[in-house]
Amino acid sequence: MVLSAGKAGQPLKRQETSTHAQPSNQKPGLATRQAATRLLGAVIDRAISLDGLLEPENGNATYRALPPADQSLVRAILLTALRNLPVLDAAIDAMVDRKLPDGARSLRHILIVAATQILFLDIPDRAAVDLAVEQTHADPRSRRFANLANAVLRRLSREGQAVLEQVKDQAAGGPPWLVDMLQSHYGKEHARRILDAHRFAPPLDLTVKSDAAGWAERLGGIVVATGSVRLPAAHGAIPELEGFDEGAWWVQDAAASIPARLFGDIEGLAVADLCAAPGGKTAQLAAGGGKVTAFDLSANRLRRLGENMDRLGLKVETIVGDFRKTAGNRTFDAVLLDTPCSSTGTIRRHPDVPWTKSAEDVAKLASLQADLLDAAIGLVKSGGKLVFANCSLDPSEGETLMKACLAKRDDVELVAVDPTDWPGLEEAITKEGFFRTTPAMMQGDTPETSGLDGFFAAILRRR
Ligand SMILES: C[S@@+](CC[C@H](N)C(=O)[O-])C[C@H]1O[C@@H](n2cnc3c(N)ncnc32)[C@H](O)[C@@H]1O
Repeated sequence: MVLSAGKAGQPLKRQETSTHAQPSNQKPGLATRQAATRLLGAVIDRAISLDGLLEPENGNATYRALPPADQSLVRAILLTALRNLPVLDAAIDAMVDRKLPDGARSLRHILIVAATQILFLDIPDRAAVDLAVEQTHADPRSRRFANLANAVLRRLSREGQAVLEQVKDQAAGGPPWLVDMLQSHYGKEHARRILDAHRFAPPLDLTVKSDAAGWAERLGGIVVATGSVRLPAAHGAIPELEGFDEGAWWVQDAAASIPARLFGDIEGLAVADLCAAPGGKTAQLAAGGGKVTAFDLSANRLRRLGENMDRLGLKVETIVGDFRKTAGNRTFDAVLLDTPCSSTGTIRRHPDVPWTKSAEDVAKLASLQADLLDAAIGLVKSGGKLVFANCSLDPSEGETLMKACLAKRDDVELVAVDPTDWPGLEEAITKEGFFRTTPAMMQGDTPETSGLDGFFAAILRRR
């Protein structure tokens, strides 16, 4: 099986070369579509995270039972479907005279999986239609809609490009909690560009230990404004790229590389990375010469951090547990607090987030972050710096929270980020001196080489 550029500009295309054994009484490819449909329903209707469902060891059993090539197809269908859900829903609605009945959730998921293949993936339409109809027959909740499914999908196959044109205004959409938040904080136009960026797989960004220009040339990439090396979204397997084995670089979105850089020179300083795993920022801090202590609640994630540091040849101290308890009375010259968050800045790579998170989740996370920030300030030496960061686009996890902290505490002051230190990223520095990136910034020639994750970061100095 091969995945490459697809129908409607999406970077996924499958040539049907896989010959995996199927039960003799089942159409080839049916189990794959059934798994994709089931997992799509789990994300949309039950808010279950896609990463969890696709997890190799503990993920969904139906998915794990598939051969690797079919797992890749399920993953491609789901990522593409979730990135384009507003358009797919609108395209399906445009094919029916009356709205699909509310009780037909299962049918809708079957139609979305098929429409994804027809409109965005290079899979023969006929196979997509036949398998979807077969699925409706096999599913007691959808069986009575088999003729409807057949008619809708055949028409979509005939009129696909015209339908896409007709519903293209829906492309920059999403669930109301997300769209409302983006529009009210960023304004309609910037929100539309963020939502539009969410439709595309992000490029692969690498943070290099040194010689970014040399590595960009060797790997066929470019150096972007953060100093990261950027490769297009369609790249080879990461461990096979030159420099991986020797630990010359690590994968890290350009925006995620900003917080650790905000400390400036940390050579020889005592540095705490309080929410460290899997360690992208820990690696930057250690490579910059800091004496780093990496804290993390999760022993598993901290183990991964250890493996990452081993590959990169970097040494850090690791401490498992809640840093609010494990740090004791220690203090540090530099403290990085990269908090757990709603991850709304990473929707390009986690397109399930709009459907698995809610405004209530954001509020709970913002409250946890405020608590973590209060505790983290206590670990900074007088005159030392704290960088607070996370990958949320929601101001309640960033700007609002930081302003409330500054208003409440007189033992810290804001160190405003200086836009002249960040050529090419001036638009990401707010009037207050916070860093605020969104996927609509740092535009390149194509969507697949553009954007960066949504991140908030601010620097505080302890008085
Ligand atoms: C956003 S991730 C950190 C990503 C990491 N900084 C990086 O760049 O690779 C948040 C991490 O915080 C950890 N965490 C959450 N609450 C924590 C706490 N109270 N103490 C220590 N770690 C915590 C989670 O286990 C998770 O690994």
